Amino acid sequence: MSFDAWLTKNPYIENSIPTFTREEPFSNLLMDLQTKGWSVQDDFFSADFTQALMDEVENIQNAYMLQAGVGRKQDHQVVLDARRDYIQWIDPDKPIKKDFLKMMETLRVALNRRLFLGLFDYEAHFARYEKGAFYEKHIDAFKGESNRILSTVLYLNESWEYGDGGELVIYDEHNPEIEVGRYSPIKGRLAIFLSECFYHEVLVAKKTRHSVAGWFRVNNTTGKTLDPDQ
Ligand SMILES: O=C(O)CCC(=O)C(=O)O
Ligand SMILES: [Fe+2]
Repeated sequence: MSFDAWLTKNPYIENSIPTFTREEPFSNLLMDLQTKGWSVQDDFFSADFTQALMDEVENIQNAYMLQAGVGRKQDHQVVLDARRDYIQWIDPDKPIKKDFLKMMETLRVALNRRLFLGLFDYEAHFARYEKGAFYEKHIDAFKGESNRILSTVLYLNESWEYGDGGELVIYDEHNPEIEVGRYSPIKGRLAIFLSECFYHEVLVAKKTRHSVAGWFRVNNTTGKTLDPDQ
């Protein structure tokens, strides 16, 4: 199925908000992933769709979010020196969240067809960086230790000026001292990169910054041991 076909079909959109606008960002994304392992695309989703996600996250109070930690379930710690964002995992309990997960599911299938990545599922959370928050240089997955394959970050911020900080900085795959890209978290921008390969960081935000961070994963379930999620 071509991208156009699933774009026009949109069989399961609960909000009836058109989700994708054009094919170009998708082909660029594929090309980038094939050639360099990361990609940043603007207007990947329609403006209305992105706005609906923003409306959702903006209305969650900090008290209903988690202070994000470092590490997974067993060794989950809130390390405030490393990161200072609030998160809320996305469950399909509201139409816009359901639609987001379904669109990412569609993207998962398309990526598997085109790039043979064997992606099994997707997990994602809203993130809020209040003024002064950051996420120090890190990698989302260590080789062989995690099932996270492809990281995604969708930015939701309407007006983000130069000087507002909060940029995503991506470092070179082979030399993590070298910066290869720096991107403001502007509405509709989607960053995708191979989770095991790219160190990245979020510079100090000078005002509240919203995003949806997510991970396409492979299934590492063996025998009776269920792979832990989130
Ligand atoms: O928000 C971003 O730009 C990146 C967030 C991030 O690196 C993460 O949540 O692991
Ligand atoms: Fe990250």
